[in-house]
Amino acid sequence: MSPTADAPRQSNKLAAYQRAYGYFAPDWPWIATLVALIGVSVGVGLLEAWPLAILVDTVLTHEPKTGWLHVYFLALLPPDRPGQILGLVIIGLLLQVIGYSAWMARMMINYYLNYWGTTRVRADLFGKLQRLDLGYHQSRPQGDSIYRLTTDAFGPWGIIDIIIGSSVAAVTLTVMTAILLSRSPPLTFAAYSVAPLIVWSNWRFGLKIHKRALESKQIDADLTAHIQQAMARVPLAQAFRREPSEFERFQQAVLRSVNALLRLNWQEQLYPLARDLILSLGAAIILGYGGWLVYRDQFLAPVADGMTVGALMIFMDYLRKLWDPLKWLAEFFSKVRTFEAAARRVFFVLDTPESIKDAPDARPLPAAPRRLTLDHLSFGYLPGRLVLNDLTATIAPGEMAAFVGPSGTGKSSLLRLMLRFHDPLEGALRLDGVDIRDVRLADLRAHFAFVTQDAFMLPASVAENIAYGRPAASRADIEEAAALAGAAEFIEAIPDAYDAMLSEGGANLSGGQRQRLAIARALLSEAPFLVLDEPTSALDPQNEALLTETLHRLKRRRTILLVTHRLNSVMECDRVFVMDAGRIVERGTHRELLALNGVYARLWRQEASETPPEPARRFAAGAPRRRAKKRVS
Ligand SMILES: Nc1ncnc2c1ncn2[C@@H]1O[C@H](COP(=O)(O)OP(=O)(O)OP(=O)(O)O)[C@@H](O)[C@H]1O
Repeated sequence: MSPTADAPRQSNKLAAYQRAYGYFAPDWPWIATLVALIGVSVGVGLLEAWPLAILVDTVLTHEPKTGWLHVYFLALLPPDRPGQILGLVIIGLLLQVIGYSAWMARMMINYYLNYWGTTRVRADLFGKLQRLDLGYHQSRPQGDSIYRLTTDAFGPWGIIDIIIGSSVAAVTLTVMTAILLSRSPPLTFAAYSVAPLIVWSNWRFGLKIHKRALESKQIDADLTAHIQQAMARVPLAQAFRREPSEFERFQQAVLRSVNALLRLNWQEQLYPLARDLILSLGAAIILGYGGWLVYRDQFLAPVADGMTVGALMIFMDYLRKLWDPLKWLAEFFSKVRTFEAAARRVFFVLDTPESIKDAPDARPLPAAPRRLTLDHLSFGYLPGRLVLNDLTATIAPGEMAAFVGPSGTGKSSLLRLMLRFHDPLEGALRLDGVDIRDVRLADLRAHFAFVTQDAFMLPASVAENIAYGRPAASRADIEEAAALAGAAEFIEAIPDAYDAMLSEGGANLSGGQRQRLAIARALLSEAPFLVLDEPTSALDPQNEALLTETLHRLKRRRTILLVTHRLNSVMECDRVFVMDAGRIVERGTHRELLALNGVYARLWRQEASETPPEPARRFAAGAPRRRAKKRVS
């Protein structure tokens, strides 16, 4: 997903900023405290230079100054000079302590606001990503979502932080400017003589940095996705000796990221360089001009209210402090744009319409055995290419039905429609006559226990993996489900048995073991429909027979929907639907279909001829032997 592709749903700037603030609004008392503390910091900053200036201009001189701040400070001090010196030292120290304390408190509140607000952003984003349909997730790399969750989620706080910082900078700048003007208007105007240059550099670099930041963000997201995919296919690369080309692709992805970062860093370095050069020029002007004013008013042609050394000290200190707010304001656009871009990537996902969700008047439908109907069902992933074409079928509660047929004919897609991972283009799927789109999504999905082809495993214990769909299940129920799925024997043989930890994706199990755990997980669930997509593809003949036997035992207690290439596991099914090119071309029992002598009979003969001889028949007498592995399409 490129950032430009995110553009169509972007709203205006103000709305984006308001939305960003919404995540931090619950913590408004902390925001108010933060602003108050910033006020304290600014005040302390303004007063910091005064003890020294008063020491020079009022205490250590025969002609004390009479300005209101001088008078105010002196009122706090004892009348004798040593006492005044000590008093000024203590005031200076106190100002430092207050300044540092306020700074520390500000930082902690800043972290607090950032982390909690960003947690809210992430919670929203994660929830949304969980609700978005398979179509969304399949249309972009996983790394993209990971990047939005881990990095872009900080965008909203970035915006608020920059706005608070820049507002404070604006206030500070105003107060300082007023004080500087009261000291010496010509010197203050000299300070601002470089302002047009600052505005220009801000405009020039702000745009460039924004562009480069977007580019780099996207390339980084691509890199994350690339690494994730490359790690997933390490065994494939090793098996086909493609490590060098994988490495080459990785290097190219890293190179793209490095180049994009360097382009960004170059602009980021050029910008402060230009800005500091401009401000240094301003400082040089002020230093020369201010020095000359002191020389003129104190030595060349002394005047009572002229520039003093103490005033120049304050001027120089303020001038140094003036740079910071100027920098904040100068960087405002470039920084806020970067955070805005990140926040918009988050908002883009949050605004993505959920195509699969509860209808406004969705009705509850408690999980119970129900009649499943395919009512002239058509579906396709791409426009103009139907994967399922006008399917019509009815499966009664407690029946065991199978969908068989060549690879790529849409069997798995049909199962995905039952759980509403996608919605049909035409026709409907019905439970007891109710269109499943009119049923609450959670209720609908509670009807189905799904065993997918990839038998997904969590990095958790064996027992937790089996109980994923029913976390409160007792150990006895878990063990019973494992026994029914033919998994008990291998589980008990591994150290720690049901408490053994599985590695990521169940990599420390064989494919068949993973499949049996996935079946146990489905069996443990109380869903009235058991939906199995190629459940025996990784099982040995013994476990295949065991599973088939288990399914037959569950018949009548649950409705079983089976997608398989193994025709010997559908022999006892009440109904077998034979699919070809997205259509149901034959239907009936195993015997009826053999008698038809059509597609099913051909597949049956083909399976029998491909099966290597084995000494004994397994579960079903007369069944052809299984093939060693699932057909490769
Ligand atoms: N996410 C997707 N986007 C686009 N096309 C898809 C997608 N998933 C599947 N298809 C296509 O839909 C068709 C049916 O796929 P499906 O997985 O449903 O077939 P199947 O009969 O279950 O195959 P198999 O027996 O090999 O598992 C195939 O042509 C496949 O390429």
